[in-house]
Amino acid sequence: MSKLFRAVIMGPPGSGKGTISERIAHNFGLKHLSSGDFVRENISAKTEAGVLAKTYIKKGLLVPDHVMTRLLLPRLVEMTKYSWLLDGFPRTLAQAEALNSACDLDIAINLNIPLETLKERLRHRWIHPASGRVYNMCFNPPRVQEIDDITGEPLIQQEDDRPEALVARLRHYKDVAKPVIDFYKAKGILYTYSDTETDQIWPNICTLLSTRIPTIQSDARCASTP
Ligand SMILES: Nc1ccn([C@H]2C[C@H](O)[C@@H](COP(=O)(O)OP(=O)(O)OP(=O)(O)O)O2)c(=O)n1
Ligand SMILES: Nc1nc2c(ncn2[C@@H]2O[C@H](COP(=O)(O)OP(=O)(O)O)[C@@H](O)[C@H]2O)c(=O)[nH]1
Repeated sequence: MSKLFRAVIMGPPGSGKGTISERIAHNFGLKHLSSGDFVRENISAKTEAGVLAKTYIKKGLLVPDHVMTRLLLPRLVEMTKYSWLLDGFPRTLAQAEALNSACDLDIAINLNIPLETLKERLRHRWIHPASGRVYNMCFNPPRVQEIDDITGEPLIQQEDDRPEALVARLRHYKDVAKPVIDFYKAKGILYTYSDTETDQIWPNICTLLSTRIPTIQSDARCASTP
């Protein structure tokens, strides 16, 4: 069996974690594990961790480390046979340390996108709340305006994607992410990408992964479209 591959993807809200994760999952056959989706599933299923998580998210707060870790690490245990990419976790140093004691990561992708670009993207971000599917009215619009392509259900815009909310979210992100970035830098597995366009970043990530995941043929994979 080929070696399993484990990666995390980090970046501020709107940096393209979800978009790039989907492309990586599609092109390299990794499982895309979205911590936000896990949180939402636990909230819907009313698990103990989900009920607790909801009390924080309702107030616009991050879920405390011990709750996030309790929610997430068991899911990784279920994934021992698969290669995966974790999106949205770790957000704090404590989460990075918990993850580090559970498994060895191959790479940490860090997206570094200018504030103005983030604001602009999130202004146009529309979400299908039930599935977490993400659209952008300029970059990847739905076929019918404000309607999910797959289910035909309405799309929504999130309160905290408003530009006023973003500045506070971003400040908070920078504070908590810095030690995580330093942690992965010290381990020698950090890969930072800075640009205003996902389509510019994507070929570089694709090239990196092509050298690190040799079992899958690369060929035409690094084109911009998934
Ligand atoms: N490590 C994590 C991951 C998630 N959450 C919580 C807070 C988020 O509000 C919610 C949903 O997570 P998402 O990653 O889907 O959502 P965001 O909107 O925060 O992230 P982004 O805008 O970066 O996609 O789960 C958390 O507290 N800690
Ligand atoms: N204009 C533009 N929008 C993008 C680009 N990349 C991603 N998006 C959109 O920007 C928003 C944020 O991307 P998303 O992947 O949700 O970022 P995340 O918050 O880091 O997971 C979404 O609406 C995406 O469709 C890009 O290169 N240009």
